[in-house]
Amino acid sequence: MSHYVAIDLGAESGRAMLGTLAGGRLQLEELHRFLNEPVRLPNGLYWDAFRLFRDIREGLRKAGRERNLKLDGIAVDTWGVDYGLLDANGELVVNPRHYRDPRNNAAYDAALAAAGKENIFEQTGLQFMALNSLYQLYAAKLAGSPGLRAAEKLLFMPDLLSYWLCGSKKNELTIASTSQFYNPTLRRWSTELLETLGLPTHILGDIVPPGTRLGSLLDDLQDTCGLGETPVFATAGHDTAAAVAAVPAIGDRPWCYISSGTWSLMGVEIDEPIVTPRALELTLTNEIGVEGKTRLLKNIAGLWLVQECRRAWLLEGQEYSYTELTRLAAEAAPFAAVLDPDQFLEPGHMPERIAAYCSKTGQNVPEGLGGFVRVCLESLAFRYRQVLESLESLVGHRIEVIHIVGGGSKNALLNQFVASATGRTVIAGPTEATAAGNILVQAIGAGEVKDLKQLREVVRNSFELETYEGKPDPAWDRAYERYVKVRGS
Ligand SMILES: C[C@H](O)[C@H](O)[C@@H](O)C(=O)CO
Repeated sequence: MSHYVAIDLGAESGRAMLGTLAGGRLQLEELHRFLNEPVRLPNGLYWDAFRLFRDIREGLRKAGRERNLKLDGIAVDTWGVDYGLLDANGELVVNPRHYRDPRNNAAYDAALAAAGKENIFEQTGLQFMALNSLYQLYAAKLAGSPGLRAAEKLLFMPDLLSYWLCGSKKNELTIASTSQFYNPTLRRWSTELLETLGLPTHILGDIVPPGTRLGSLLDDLQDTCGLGETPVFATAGHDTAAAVAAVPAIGDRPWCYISSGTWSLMGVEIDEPIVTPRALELTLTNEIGVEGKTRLLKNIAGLWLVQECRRAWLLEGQEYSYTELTRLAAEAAPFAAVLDPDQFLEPGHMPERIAAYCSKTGQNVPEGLGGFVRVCLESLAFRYRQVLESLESLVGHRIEVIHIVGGGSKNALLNQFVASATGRTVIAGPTEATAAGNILVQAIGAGEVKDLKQLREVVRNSFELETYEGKPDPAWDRAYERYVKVRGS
Protein backbone atom coordinates (compact mmCIF):
# COMPACT_ATOMS: atom_id res chain seq x y z
CA MET A 1 0.00 0.00 0.00
CA SER A 2 1.35 3.46 -0.84
CA HIS A 3 0.35 6.99 0.12
CA TYR A 4 0.61 10.14 -1.95
CA VAL A 5 -0.55 13.67 -1.28
CA ALA A 6 -2.02 15.78 -4.07
CA ILE A 7 -2.03 19.50 -3.50
CA ASP A 8 -4.84 20.57 -5.77
CA LEU A 9 -5.46 24.29 -6.07
CA GLY A 10 -8.50 25.71 -7.79
CA ALA A 11 -9.53 29.31 -8.31
CA GLU A 12 -11.84 29.27 -5.27
CA SER A 13 -10.28 26.74 -2.92
CA GLY A 14 -7.42 24.34 -2.43
CA ARG A 15 -7.13 20.91 -0.93
CA ALA A 16 -4.52 18.52 0.30
CA MET A 17 -5.82 15.13 -0.78
CA LEU A 18 -4.45 11.86 0.49
CA GLY A 19 -4.40 9.07 -2.06
CA THR A 20 -3.96 5.48 -0.95
CA LEU A 21 -3.13 3.07 -3.71
CA ALA A 22 -3.58 -0.64 -3.07
CA GLY A 23 -4.56 -3.59 -5.25
CA GLY A 24 -5.04 -1.44 -8.35
CA ARG A 25 -7.55 0.82 -6.61
CA LEU A 26 -7.18 4.39 -5.45
CA GLN A 27 -8.89 5.79 -2.38
CA LEU A 28 -9.02 9.51 -1.81
CA GLU A 29 -9.45 11.40 1.41
CA GLU A 30 -9.46 15.12 2.01
CA LEU A 31 -6.84 16.05 4.61
CA HIS A 32 -7.19 19.79 4.48
CA ARG A 33 -9.39 22.22 2.57
CA PHE A 34 -8.75 25.93 2.43
CA LEU A 35 -9.96 29.05 0.72
CA ASN A 36 -8.08 30.57 -2.16
CA GLU A 37 -8.98 34.23 -1.92
CA PRO A 38 -7.49 36.65 -4.42
CA VAL A 39 -6.23 39.96 -3.06
CA ARG A 40 -7.23 43.18 -4.78
CA LEU A 41 -4.54 45.85 -4.41
CA PRO A 42 -4.71 49.36 -5.86
CA ASN A 43 -2.53 48.25 -8.76
CA GLY A 44 -4.12 44.93 -9.57
CA LEU A 45 -5.50 41.55 -8.62
CA TYR A 46 -3.13 39.00 -7.06
CA TRP A 47 -3.07 35.49 -5.63
CA ASP A 48 -2.07 35.16 -1.99
CA ALA A 49 0.85 32.85 -2.76
CA PHE A 50 2.30 32.80 0.78
CA ARG A 51 -1.05 32.01 2.34
CA LEU A 52 -1.50 29.18 -0.14
CA PHE A 53 1.89 27.82 0.81
CA ARG A 54 1.03 28.06 4.52
CA ASP A 55 -2.08 25.97 3.87
CA ILE A 56 -0.11 23.46 1.82
CA ARG A 57 2.23 23.06 4.79
CA GLU A 58 -0.78 22.61 7.06
CA GLY A 59 -2.08 19.82 4.81
CA LEU A 60 1.28 18.09 4.95
CA ARG A 61 1.44 18.57 8.73
CA LYS A 62 -1.90 16.78 9.01
CA ALA A 63 -0.50 13.87 6.98
CA GLY A 64 2.68 13.65 9.04
CA ARG A 65 1.95 14.81 12.58
CA GLU A 66 -1.73 13.91 12.88
CA ARG A 67 -1.88 10.77 10.76
CA ASN A 68 1.65 9.58 11.21
CA LEU A 69 1.92 8.71 7.53
CA LYS A 70 4.98 8.09 5.52
CA LEU A 71 4.39 9.52 2.06
CA ASP A 72 5.58 8.08 -1.24
CA GLY A 73 5.12 11.41 -2.99
CA ILE A 74 3.77 14.94 -2.94
CA ALA A 75 2.85 17.01 -6.00
CA VAL A 76 1.08 20.26 -6.78
CA ASP A 77 -1.42 21.05 -9.53
CA THR A 78 -3.14 24.40 -10.11
CA TRP A 79 -5.16 26.33 -12.65
CA GLY A 80 -3.26 27.45 -15.74
CA VAL A 81 -1.27 30.45 -16.92
CA ASP A 82 -0.31 32.31 -13.72
CA TYR A 83 3.31 32.61 -12.60
CA GLY A 84 5.72 34.25 -10.17
CA LEU A 85 9.13 35.70 -11.01
CA LEU A 86 12.27 34.99 -8.98
CA ASP A 87 15.54 36.92 -8.83
CA ALA A 88 18.99 35.36 -8.92
CA ASN A 89 18.73 34.49 -5.21
CA GLY A 90 15.46 32.69 -5.68
CA GLU A 91 13.48 35.51 -4.03
CA LEU A 92 9.99 36.17 -5.33
CA VAL A 93 10.26 39.57 -7.06
CA VAL A 94 6.90 39.48 -8.82
CA ASN A 95 4.04 37.97 -6.87
CA PRO A 96 1.67 35.96 -9.06
CA ARG A 97 -1.12 38.09 -10.45
CA HIS A 98 -4.60 36.71 -10.88
CA TYR A 99 -5.42 35.88 -14.49
CA ARG A 100 -8.55 38.01 -14.20
CA ASP A 101 -6.40 41.10 -13.53
CA PRO A 102 -7.88 43.77 -15.83
CA ARG A 103 -4.49 45.10 -16.92
CA ASN A 104 -4.10 42.13 -19.31
CA ASN A 105 -6.75 43.46 -21.69
CA ALA A 106 -4.76 46.39 -23.08
CA ALA A 107 -1.58 44.30 -23.24
CA TYR A 108 -3.47 41.65 -25.21
CA ASP A 109 -4.47 44.13 -27.92
CA ALA A 110 -0.96 45.58 -28.04
CA ALA A 111 0.72 42.14 -28.27
CA LEU A 112 -1.57 41.05 -31.09
CA ALA A 113 -0.80 44.26 -32.97
CA ALA A 114 2.97 43.80 -32.43
CA ALA A 115 3.31 40.06 -33.12
CA GLY A 116 0.30 39.27 -35.32
CA LYS A 117 -2.48 36.85 -34.48
CA GLU A 118 -1.64 34.25 -37.15
CA ASN A 119 2.02 34.29 -36.17
CA ILE A 120 1.22 33.82 -32.48
CA PHE A 121 -1.11 30.94 -33.28
CA GLU A 122 1.37 29.30 -35.63
CA GLN A 123 4.00 29.32 -32.91
CA THR A 124 1.82 28.32 -29.98
CA GLY A 125 -1.40 26.70 -31.22
CA LEU A 126 -3.18 28.28 -28.29
CA GLN A 127 -6.63 29.80 -27.91
CA PHE A 128 -6.53 33.58 -27.67
CA MET A 129 -7.37 34.81 -24.20
CA ALA A 130 -6.16 38.02 -22.59
CA LEU A 131 -5.42 36.03 -19.44
CA ASN A 132 -2.67 33.89 -21.04
CA SER A 133 0.79 34.24 -19.48
CA LEU A 134 2.11 35.84 -22.68
CA TYR A 135 -0.11 38.90 -22.29
CA GLN A 136 0.49 39.03 -18.54
CA LEU A 137 4.23 39.22 -19.19
CA TYR A 138 3.70 41.80 -21.90
CA ALA A 139 1.54 43.84 -19.52
CA ALA A 140 4.43 43.79 -17.01
CA LYS A 141 6.79 45.00 -19.72
CA LEU A 142 4.42 47.79 -20.84
CA ALA A 143 4.10 48.86 -17.19
CA GLY A 144 7.92 49.07 -16.98
CA SER A 145 7.94 46.50 -14.16
CA PRO A 146 11.27 46.59 -12.25
CA GLY A 147 10.41 43.06 -11.05
CA LEU A 148 10.43 41.83 -14.64
CA ARG A 149 13.83 43.45 -15.19
CA ALA A 150 15.24 41.79 -12.07
CA ALA A 151 13.74 38.41 -12.89
CA GLU A 152 15.98 35.44 -13.49
CA LYS A 153 13.39 32.70 -13.42
CA LEU A 154 9.74 32.34 -14.28
CA LEU A 155 7.89 29.65 -12.38
CA PHE A 156 4.24 28.84 -13.02
CA MET A 157 2.10 28.36 -9.91
CA PRO A 158 2.72 24.60 -9.48
CA ASP A 159 6.41 25.11 -10.27
CA LEU A 160 6.68 27.89 -7.70
CA LEU A 161 4.94 25.96 -4.94
CA SER A 162 7.04 22.86 -5.72
CA TYR A 163 10.16 25.03 -5.55
CA TRP A 164 9.16 26.13 -2.05
CA LEU A 165 8.61 22.48 -1.13
CA CYS A 166 11.83 21.02 -2.46
CA GLY A 167 14.11 23.76 -3.81
CA SER A 168 13.99 22.65 -7.46
CA LYS A 169 13.23 25.33 -10.07
CA LYS A 170 11.80 23.53 -13.08
CA ASN A 171 9.01 24.27 -15.54
CA GLU A 172 6.61 21.37 -15.83
CA LEU A 173 5.42 20.64 -19.35
CA THR A 174 1.61 20.66 -19.07
CA ILE A 175 1.51 23.98 -17.24
CA ALA A 176 4.15 25.49 -19.55
CA SER A 177 1.87 24.61 -22.45
CA THR A 178 -0.85 26.96 -21.13
CA SER A 179 1.43 30.02 -21.40
CA GLN A 180 1.12 30.85 -25.10
CA PHE A 181 4.90 30.93 -25.35
CA TYR A 182 5.35 27.18 -25.70
CA ASN A 183 5.51 25.69 -29.18
CA PRO A 184 3.55 22.38 -29.14
CA THR A 185 4.71 21.39 -32.61
CA LEU A 186 8.43 21.89 -31.97
CA ARG A 187 8.00 20.86 -28.31
CA ARG A 188 10.06 23.73 -26.93
CA TRP A 189 9.66 27.30 -25.70
CA SER A 190 8.67 29.74 -28.39
CA THR A 191 11.61 32.05 -27.71
CA GLU A 192 11.13 33.70 -31.13
CA LEU A 193 7.74 34.99 -30.04
CA LEU A 194 9.10 36.40 -26.79
CA GLU A 195 11.93 38.06 -28.70
CA THR A 196 9.44 39.64 -31.13
CA LEU A 197 7.69 41.20 -28.15
CA GLY A 198 10.94 42.25 -26.47
CA LEU A 199 10.36 39.87 -23.57
CA PRO A 200 13.22 38.11 -21.77
CA THR A 201 13.87 34.47 -22.65
CA HIS A 202 16.55 33.74 -20.05
CA ILE A 203 13.80 33.49 -17.41
CA LEU A 204 12.53 30.26 -18.98
CA GLY A 205 13.86 27.09 -17.41
CA ASP A 206 14.21 23.42 -18.24
CA ILE A 207 10.92 21.81 -19.12
CA VAL A 208 10.28 18.50 -17.36
CA PRO A 209 7.55 15.99 -18.21
CA PRO A 210 4.81 15.11 -15.71
CA GLY A 211 5.95 12.33 -13.40
CA THR A 212 9.46 13.75 -12.95
CA ARG A 213 10.88 13.49 -9.46
CA LEU A 214 11.94 17.04 -8.60
CA GLY A 215 13.68 16.32 -5.31
CA SER A 216 12.94 15.72 -1.66
CA LEU A 217 10.85 17.72 0.76
CA LEU A 218 13.10 20.36 2.36
CA ASP A 219 14.49 19.53 5.79
CA ASP A 220 12.63 22.23 7.70
CA LEU A 221 9.33 21.11 6.17
CA GLN A 222 10.13 17.51 7.05
CA ASP A 223 10.57 18.66 10.65
CA THR A 224 7.51 20.90 10.87
CA CYS A 225 5.24 18.42 9.16
CA GLY A 226 6.56 15.31 10.85
CA LEU A 227 7.43 13.72 7.54
CA GLY A 228 10.68 11.95 6.81
CA GLU A 229 12.46 12.15 3.50
CA THR A 230 9.63 12.44 0.96
CA PRO A 231 9.84 12.67 -2.84
CA VAL A 232 8.33 15.75 -4.45
CA PHE A 233 7.12 15.12 -7.99
CA ALA A 234 6.15 17.34 -10.86
CA THR A 235 2.74 15.87 -11.63
CA ALA A 236 0.57 17.10 -14.50
CA GLY A 237 0.88 20.56 -12.96
CA HIS A 238 -2.00 21.99 -14.95
CA ASP A 239 -5.15 20.82 -13.16
CA THR A 240 -6.93 20.22 -16.47
CA ALA A 241 -4.11 17.94 -17.63
CA ALA A 242 -4.37 16.00 -14.37
CA ALA A 243 -8.16 15.75 -14.78
CA VAL A 244 -7.89 14.65 -18.42
CA ALA A 245 -5.39 11.95 -17.43
CA ALA A 246 -8.04 10.60 -15.06
CA VAL A 247 -10.85 10.47 -17.64
CA PRO A 248 -12.16 6.89 -17.29
CA ALA A 249 -12.32 6.31 -21.04
CA ILE A 250 -11.96 2.80 -22.41
CA GLY A 251 -11.49 4.04 -25.95
CA ASP A 252 -13.97 1.66 -27.59
CA ARG A 253 -16.09 4.63 -28.75
CA PRO A 254 -14.73 8.05 -29.78
CA TRP A 255 -14.88 10.32 -26.76
CA CYS A 256 -14.29 13.83 -25.59
CA TYR A 257 -14.06 15.27 -22.12
CA ILE A 258 -15.38 18.23 -20.20
CA SER A 259 -13.37 19.07 -17.12
CA SER A 260 -16.12 20.91 -15.31
CA GLY A 261 -15.53 23.41 -12.54
CA THR A 262 -15.06 27.18 -12.48
CA TRP A 263 -14.08 26.67 -16.13
CA SER A 264 -15.35 24.04 -18.51
CA LEU A 265 -12.47 22.68 -20.52
CA MET A 266 -13.88 20.67 -23.37
CA GLY A 267 -11.73 18.73 -25.78
CA VAL A 268 -10.27 15.58 -27.22
CA GLU A 269 -7.00 13.79 -26.64
CA ILE A 270 -4.94 13.41 -29.81
CA ASP A 271 -1.36 12.46 -30.68
CA GLU A 272 -0.23 15.64 -32.43
CA PRO A 273 -1.33 19.28 -32.21
CA ILE A 274 -3.64 20.68 -34.87
CA VAL A 275 -2.27 24.12 -35.69
CA THR A 276 -4.16 24.98 -38.86
CA PRO A 277 -6.04 28.08 -40.04
CA ARG A 278 -9.28 26.21 -39.30
CA ALA A 279 -8.18 25.56 -35.71
CA LEU A 280 -7.41 29.25 -35.39
CA GLU A 281 -10.80 30.16 -36.82
CA LEU A 282 -12.48 27.88 -34.29
CA THR A 283 -10.14 29.25 -31.59
CA LEU A 284 -9.26 25.88 -30.20
CA THR A 285 -6.23 25.33 -28.06
CA ASN A 286 -3.45 22.74 -28.17
CA GLU A 287 -2.20 22.09 -24.67
CA ILE A 288 0.02 19.18 -23.73
CA GLY A 289 -1.10 16.26 -21.60
CA VAL A 290 0.35 13.20 -19.96
CA GLU A 291 2.51 10.98 -22.20
CA GLY A 292 2.96 13.95 -24.53
CA LYS A 293 -0.62 13.73 -25.79
CA THR A 294 -2.21 16.88 -27.12
CA ARG A 295 -5.25 18.24 -25.33
CA LEU A 296 -7.11 19.90 -28.17
CA LEU A 297 -9.67 21.87 -26.25
CA LYS A 298 -11.70 24.95 -25.70
CA ASN A 299 -11.81 27.03 -22.52
CA ILE A 300 -15.44 27.79 -21.79
CA ALA A 301 -16.57 30.03 -18.94
CA GLY A 302 -18.06 27.19 -16.92
CA LEU A 303 -19.81 27.17 -13.56
CA TRP A 304 -18.14 30.52 -12.94
CA LEU A 305 -21.41 32.13 -14.04
CA VAL A 306 -23.35 30.34 -11.31
CA GLN A 307 -20.57 30.96 -8.76
CA GLU A 308 -20.70 34.67 -9.49
CA CYS A 309 -24.53 34.77 -9.34
CA ARG A 310 -24.37 33.00 -5.98
CA ARG A 311 -21.77 35.47 -4.72
CA ALA A 312 -23.90 38.45 -5.81
CA TRP A 313 -26.98 37.05 -4.07
CA LEU A 314 -24.93 36.31 -0.96
CA LEU A 315 -23.84 39.97 -0.84
CA GLU A 316 -27.52 40.89 -0.93
CA GLY A 317 -28.15 38.60 2.04
CA GLN A 318 -29.66 35.68 0.10
CA GLU A 319 -27.63 32.62 1.00
CA TYR A 320 -28.14 29.52 -1.13
CA SER A 321 -25.99 26.44 -1.54
CA TYR A 322 -25.18 25.19 -5.04
CA THR A 323 -27.50 22.24 -4.40
CA GLU A 324 -30.38 24.57 -3.55
CA LEU A 325 -29.70 26.77 -6.57
CA THR A 326 -29.67 23.71 -8.84
CA ARG A 327 -32.97 22.53 -7.34
CA LEU A 328 -34.51 25.96 -8.04
CA ALA A 329 -33.16 25.78 -11.59
CA ALA A 330 -34.76 22.37 -12.09
CA GLU A 331 -38.12 23.88 -11.11
CA ALA A 332 -37.76 26.96 -13.34
CA ALA A 333 -39.26 27.25 -16.82
CA PRO A 334 -37.02 25.94 -19.63
CA PHE A 335 -35.39 28.11 -22.30
CA ALA A 336 -36.39 31.48 -20.83
CA ALA A 337 -33.36 33.02 -22.54
CA VAL A 338 -30.06 31.93 -24.07
CA LEU A 339 -26.66 33.50 -23.58
CA ASP A 340 -23.05 33.17 -24.58
CA PRO A 341 -21.26 32.09 -21.38
CA ASP A 342 -17.92 33.41 -22.64
CA GLN A 343 -19.22 37.01 -22.54
CA PHE A 344 -19.17 36.85 -18.75
CA LEU A 345 -15.52 36.29 -17.83
CA GLU A 346 -15.13 39.41 -15.67
CA PRO A 347 -16.01 39.23 -11.99
CA GLY A 348 -18.95 41.12 -10.45
CA HIS A 349 -22.70 41.84 -10.76
CA MET A 350 -23.43 38.63 -12.66
CA PRO A 351 -27.27 38.61 -12.39
CA GLU A 352 -27.38 42.28 -13.42
CA ARG A 353 -25.09 41.63 -16.36
CA ILE A 354 -27.14 38.62 -17.44
CA ALA A 355 -30.31 40.72 -17.24
CA ALA A 356 -28.70 43.50 -19.31
CA TYR A 357 -27.49 40.95 -21.90
CA CYS A 358 -30.99 39.48 -22.21
CA SER A 359 -32.54 42.92 -22.71
CA LYS A 360 -29.87 43.90 -25.23
CA THR A 361 -30.44 40.73 -27.25
CA GLY A 362 -34.22 41.19 -27.21
CA GLN A 363 -34.94 38.35 -24.80
CA ASN A 364 -36.98 38.12 -21.61
CA VAL A 365 -35.03 38.57 -18.39
CA PRO A 366 -35.12 35.27 -16.44
CA GLU A 367 -37.42 35.15 -13.42
CA GLY A 368 -36.19 34.36 -9.93
CA LEU A 369 -32.91 32.85 -8.82
CA GLY A 370 -33.78 29.48 -10.33
CA GLY A 371 -34.56 31.16 -13.65
CA PHE A 372 -31.12 32.76 -13.79
CA VAL A 373 -29.31 29.55 -12.87
CA ARG A 374 -31.31 27.54 -15.38
CA VAL A 375 -30.41 29.95 -18.17
CA CYS A 376 -26.72 29.62 -17.21
CA LEU A 377 -26.84 25.80 -17.18
CA GLU A 378 -28.83 25.50 -20.43
CA SER A 379 -26.51 27.97 -22.13
CA LEU A 380 -23.48 25.97 -21.02
CA ALA A 381 -25.06 22.87 -22.57
CA PHE A 382 -25.61 24.77 -25.83
CA ARG A 383 -22.04 25.99 -25.80
CA TYR A 384 -20.83 22.41 -25.31
CA ARG A 385 -22.87 21.29 -28.31
CA GLN A 386 -21.33 24.04 -30.41
CA VAL A 387 -17.80 23.14 -29.29
CA LEU A 388 -18.54 19.45 -29.88
CA GLU A 389 -19.39 20.33 -33.49
CA SER A 390 -16.11 22.29 -33.80
CA LEU A 391 -14.07 19.41 -32.39
CA GLU A 392 -15.77 16.91 -34.69
CA SER A 393 -15.13 19.08 -37.71
CA LEU A 394 -11.42 19.27 -36.85
CA VAL A 395 -10.78 15.62 -35.95
CA GLY A 396 -13.02 14.43 -38.79
CA HIS A 397 -15.22 11.93 -36.97
CA ARG A 398 -18.31 11.82 -34.77
CA ILE A 399 -17.76 11.83 -31.04
CA GLU A 400 -20.04 9.36 -29.28
CA VAL A 401 -19.32 9.78 -25.60
CA ILE A 402 -18.83 12.89 -23.48
CA HIS A 403 -16.97 12.29 -20.23
CA ILE A 404 -17.69 14.98 -17.66
CA VAL A 405 -15.15 14.98 -14.83
CA GLY A 406 -14.41 17.31 -11.93
CA GLY A 407 -16.58 19.00 -9.32
CA GLY A 408 -19.14 20.11 -11.90
CA SER A 409 -19.89 16.48 -12.79
CA LYS A 410 -21.89 16.31 -9.53
CA ASN A 411 -24.49 18.57 -11.13
CA ALA A 412 -26.98 15.97 -12.40
CA LEU A 413 -29.18 18.66 -13.95
CA LEU A 414 -26.33 19.98 -16.07
CA ASN A 415 -25.28 16.43 -17.01
CA GLN A 416 -28.81 15.72 -18.23
CA PHE A 417 -28.91 19.04 -20.11
CA VAL A 418 -25.65 18.10 -21.87
CA ALA A 419 -27.07 14.71 -22.92
CA SER A 420 -30.29 16.37 -24.15
CA ALA A 421 -28.54 19.22 -25.97
CA THR A 422 -26.03 16.97 -27.73
CA GLY A 423 -27.91 13.67 -28.11
CA ARG A 424 -24.76 11.88 -26.93
CA THR A 425 -24.00 9.53 -24.06
CA VAL A 426 -22.72 11.45 -21.06
CA ILE A 427 -20.61 9.63 -18.48
CA ALA A 428 -20.18 11.70 -15.33
CA GLY A 429 -17.34 11.22 -12.88
CA PRO A 430 -15.04 11.03 -11.15
CA THR A 431 -15.65 14.33 -9.39
CA GLU A 432 -12.14 14.07 -8.01
CA ALA A 433 -10.49 13.58 -11.39
CA THR A 434 -7.84 16.23 -10.78
CA ALA A 435 -6.66 14.82 -7.47
CA ALA A 436 -6.80 11.27 -8.89
CA GLY A 437 -4.79 12.34 -11.94
CA ASN A 438 -2.28 14.22 -9.80
CA ILE A 439 -1.69 11.18 -7.58
CA LEU A 440 -1.61 8.57 -10.31
CA VAL A 441 0.89 10.58 -12.36
CA GLN A 442 3.08 10.59 -9.26
CA ALA A 443 2.57 6.82 -9.12
CA ILE A 444 3.79 6.61 -12.73
CA GLY A 445 6.84 8.64 -11.70
CA ALA A 446 7.42 6.30 -8.78
CA GLY A 447 7.20 3.28 -11.10
CA GLU A 448 4.05 1.96 -9.42
CA VAL A 449 1.66 2.56 -12.34
CA LYS A 450 2.93 1.68 -15.81
CA ASP A 451 1.38 4.23 -18.11
CA LEU A 452 -1.66 6.35 -18.96
CA LYS A 453 -3.65 3.29 -20.00
CA GLN A 454 -3.10 1.62 -16.65
CA LEU A 455 -3.76 4.91 -14.86
CA ARG A 456 -7.22 5.01 -16.45
CA GLU A 457 -7.86 1.39 -15.48
CA VAL A 458 -7.16 2.30 -11.86
CA VAL A 459 -9.60 5.22 -12.15
CA ARG A 460 -12.31 2.97 -13.60
CA ASN A 461 -11.82 0.46 -10.78
CA SER A 462 -11.93 3.13 -8.11
CA PHE A 463 -14.86 5.48 -8.73
CA GLU A 464 -18.62 5.26 -9.35
CA LEU A 465 -19.73 6.74 -12.66
CA GLU A 466 -23.20 7.89 -13.78
CA THR A 467 -24.44 7.49 -17.34
CA TYR A 468 -26.99 9.76 -19.05
CA GLU A 469 -28.32 8.76 -22.44
CA GLY A 470 -29.10 11.61 -24.84
CA LYS A 471 -31.68 11.26 -27.58
CA PRO A 472 -32.81 13.68 -30.27
CA ASP A 473 -35.05 16.30 -28.68
CA PRO A 474 -36.81 18.88 -30.93
CA ALA A 475 -37.32 21.33 -28.03
CA TRP A 476 -33.56 21.40 -27.40
CA ASP A 477 -32.87 21.65 -31.13
CA ARG A 478 -35.13 24.67 -31.48
CA ALA A 479 -33.61 26.37 -28.44
CA TYR A 480 -30.13 25.62 -29.81
CA GLU A 481 -30.99 27.39 -33.05
CA ARG A 482 -32.01 30.40 -30.97
CA TYR A 483 -28.71 30.19 -29.07
CA VAL A 484 -26.69 30.14 -32.31
CA LYS A 485 -28.61 33.19 -33.56
CA VAL A 486 -27.96 35.13 -30.36
CA ARG A 487 -24.32 34.11 -29.99
CA GLY A 488 -23.28 33.70 -33.58
CA SER A 489 -21.58 30.58 -34.92
C1 LIG B 1 -6.94 30.31 -16.52
C2 LIG B 1 -7.64 29.03 -16.41
O1 LIG B 1 -7.51 28.60 -15.12
C3 LIG B 1 -7.10 27.99 -17.33
O2 LIG B 1 -7.05 28.49 -18.60
C4 LIG B 1 -7.85 26.70 -17.31
O3 LIG B 1 -7.22 25.86 -18.22
C5 LIG B 1 -7.78 26.04 -15.97
O4 LIG B 1 -6.73 25.71 -15.56
C6 LIG B 1 -9.00 25.77 -15.22
O5 LIG B 1 -8.71 25.21 -13.99
